[in-house]
Amino acid sequence: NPNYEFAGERYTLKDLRDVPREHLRLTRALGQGAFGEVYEGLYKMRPGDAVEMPVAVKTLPELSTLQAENDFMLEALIMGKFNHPNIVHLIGVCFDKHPRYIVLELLSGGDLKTFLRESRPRNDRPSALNMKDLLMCCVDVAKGCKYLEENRFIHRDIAARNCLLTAKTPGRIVKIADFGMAREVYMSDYYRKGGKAMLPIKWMPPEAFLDGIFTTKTDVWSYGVLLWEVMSLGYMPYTGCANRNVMSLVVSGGRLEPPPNCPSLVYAIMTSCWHPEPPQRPDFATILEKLAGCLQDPETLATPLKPMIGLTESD
Ligand SMILES: CN1CCN(c2ccc(C(=O)Nc3n[nH]c4c3C=[N+](C(=O)[C@H](O)c3ccccc3)C4)cc2)CC1
Repeated sequence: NPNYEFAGERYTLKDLRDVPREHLRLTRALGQGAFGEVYEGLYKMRPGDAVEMPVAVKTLPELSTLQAENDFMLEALIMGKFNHPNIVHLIGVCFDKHPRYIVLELLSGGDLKTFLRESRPRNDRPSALNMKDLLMCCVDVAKGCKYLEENRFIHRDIAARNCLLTAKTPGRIVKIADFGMAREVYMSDYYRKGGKAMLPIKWMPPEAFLDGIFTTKTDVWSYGVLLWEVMSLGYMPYTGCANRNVMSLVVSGGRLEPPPNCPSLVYAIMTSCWHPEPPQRPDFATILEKLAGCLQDPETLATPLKPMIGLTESD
């Protein structure tokens, strides 16, 4: 079975807490994960307990390939090693028989991209969010990324779709919650799924999609695109542009335009993340310092949110 190294130590499945299946109750489907359904559930921590802890349960369909089994276990191993408030917490696994479960912290607010799209100002309702709310979301993700950077872990798929919120209401915390692409790199290459179709091209820097070079500066570039996603309230980057056109645009120096009303201080962070030379891109500690600067700038905070006009809903 797979083993894996994190922060200089090697881990195998025996290091993960085993959750007895009979202490778990799946209550409702939350959405379709990369493998199978993700459910909300209740977990009785100690048999005698009256209270049950709400959890999220990722399931692996019974009819899965050996590779999918491996991927699933690897994802659990990866998540099991992290311990940070902005990274979804692994509670344990049920791997004794099918269907296999990964039991995770429940985040009830759904994913960041959906949240942003739902929060766009409508004429009947000025936006429920202000600039501070958006910047706080960006700070949360940057803190999670800084932890990964400190542990020399490359995520490879930082994007709003892969982040979850504890709640939609103020006081919400954003967490990095999907490690599917990071898992890829632990798969043996010849199983790598197909060609470019599987790669999040619009979130990748040139050295990644041209030469397959992934470093922590890859995640910095992707984080810059996540900043753009947040400030545009959940639009698809390079709206309407096909992946191959994005690749040639970016290689020739083209970049995303600032979203409407995006404060210049915030756009400056994005463009610094998109420097053509990876070493010239900031690290996440620097990004957090710059975000703190934005949060202390009255002009930035006072910027009203305005949706992009003229784009269809699908963008
Ligand atoms: C009106 N709205 C409708 C949507 N709704 C939701 C929609 C989805 C969720 C949800 O999936 N929550 C999760 N908590 N923990 C994990 C989750 C997913 N996980 C996974 O690992 C998933 O693979 C994953 C990872 C990243 C992003 C999405 C899915 C771990 C919660 C509320 C709130 C109310």
